[in-house]
Amino acid sequence: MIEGLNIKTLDDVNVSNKTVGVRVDFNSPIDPATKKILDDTRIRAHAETTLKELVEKKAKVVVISHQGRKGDPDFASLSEHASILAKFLPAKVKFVDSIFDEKAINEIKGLKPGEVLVLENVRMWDGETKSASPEDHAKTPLVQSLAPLFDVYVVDAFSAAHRPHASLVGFAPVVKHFVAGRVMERELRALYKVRNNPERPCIYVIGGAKAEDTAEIISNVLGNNIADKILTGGLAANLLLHAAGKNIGELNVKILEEKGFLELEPELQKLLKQYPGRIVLPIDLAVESDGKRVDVPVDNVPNLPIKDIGVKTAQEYSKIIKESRTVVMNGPMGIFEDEKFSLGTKLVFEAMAASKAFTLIGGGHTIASASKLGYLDKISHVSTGGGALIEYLIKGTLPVIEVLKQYSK
Ligand SMILES: Nc1ncnc2c1ncn2[C@@H]1O[C@H](COP(=O)(O)OP(=O)(O)OP(=O)(O)O)[C@@H](O)[C@H]1O
Ligand SMILES: O=C(O)[C@H](O)COP(=O)(O)O
Repeated sequence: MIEGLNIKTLDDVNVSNKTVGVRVDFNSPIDPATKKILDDTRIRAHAETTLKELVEKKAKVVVISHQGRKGDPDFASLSEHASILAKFLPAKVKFVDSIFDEKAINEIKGLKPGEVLVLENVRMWDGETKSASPEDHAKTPLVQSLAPLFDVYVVDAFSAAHRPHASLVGFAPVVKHFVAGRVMERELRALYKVRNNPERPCIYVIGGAKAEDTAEIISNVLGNNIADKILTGGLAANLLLHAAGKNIGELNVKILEEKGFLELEPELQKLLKQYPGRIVLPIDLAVESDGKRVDVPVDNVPNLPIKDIGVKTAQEYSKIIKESRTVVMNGPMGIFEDEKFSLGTKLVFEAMAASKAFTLIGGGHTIASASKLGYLDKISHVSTGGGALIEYLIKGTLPVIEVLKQYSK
């Protein structure tokens, strides 16, 4: 049981010799040219925890996941995922190229205790991606065909928990046991603490390239008094600086305009006024000039691309982070992929590693930057969530969490 949320976990059910449906999130980056999986972190995360435990407890395990969306270049079969999974599990792993037809049903019925069957990408069935209530999804052919075969349904896909899709919520009303898996459990324990009862000072660090969520994050996190301060980098910082009336150079304004971020400025101006001193903006920035890094004060930014927070800013952020007790970070401080502009992100990670704080990071690029700069194993909790994590930080819950709370049994 996850305290506070009253959600049942694998500790609350007997899975031995039982047929267990497990909704994981194997959705991974895929090379558009070769169609090969580029990073197997998510597959490994489920394999080494929930799936390994189910195999060891001699469950008959049926794995359900999506990969991409129809029409997108990363929409693909799960056959390669199944082969990768087999490398991480001490079990026979089979794959079937269907989801709930007779072939899939026969494969499920033929499973022996300790064996694993991966079903085809559940989004190959069009009904999967509709957002609906558990009760409505329970009437779909997916749930009607598979639910009678499952003794237990485990939801482990935290990183897809912002999607109230059929395979995520539809089994809840109709199976005997509906519980959270170990990946979901670990995420919920870490996030619940950070969102509801963080040790203070609690600092949020936001950066990266997706400034569309910036206003909503700031207004929720400061409005609900979750964070004491928000440190900013990446495009979010450029946008806030421009909203605050700073001249960041025409070229940088154009980037914000092209992404549609300038529309957020009135809201950001309101927030800057409402929370003085709590939204921390860079005092200097790094621009690229003739292929070199040049640090400039925010009052004197030339018309050159901003690619990182400046060193003085990074030092100031480090000081604040080292004195904090909780740090949540989403989005690198600069274009870390280029070594010259990875310094801001590196100094932030260094301070997180040196602090006594509980540190949490999430987002594909944020994790990639921590890994590239050598700090991944120094972070207290690395979330598997991208969109799900951001929505959780904003709202404090997710559709699938609500269904788990309601139907945990
Ligand atoms: N000043 C900047 N200008 C342009 N791009 C930037 C800047 N600072 C950081 N970035 C880019 O932001 C990207 C990461 O941001 P993003 O918001 O996608 O992070 P994330 O949430 O961790 O990733 P994901 O979307 O994969 O979950 C990096 O590729 C980095 O180069
Ligand atoms: O990677 C993710 O964020 C999840 O797997 C959800 O995928 P989606 O955004 O395609 O629904």
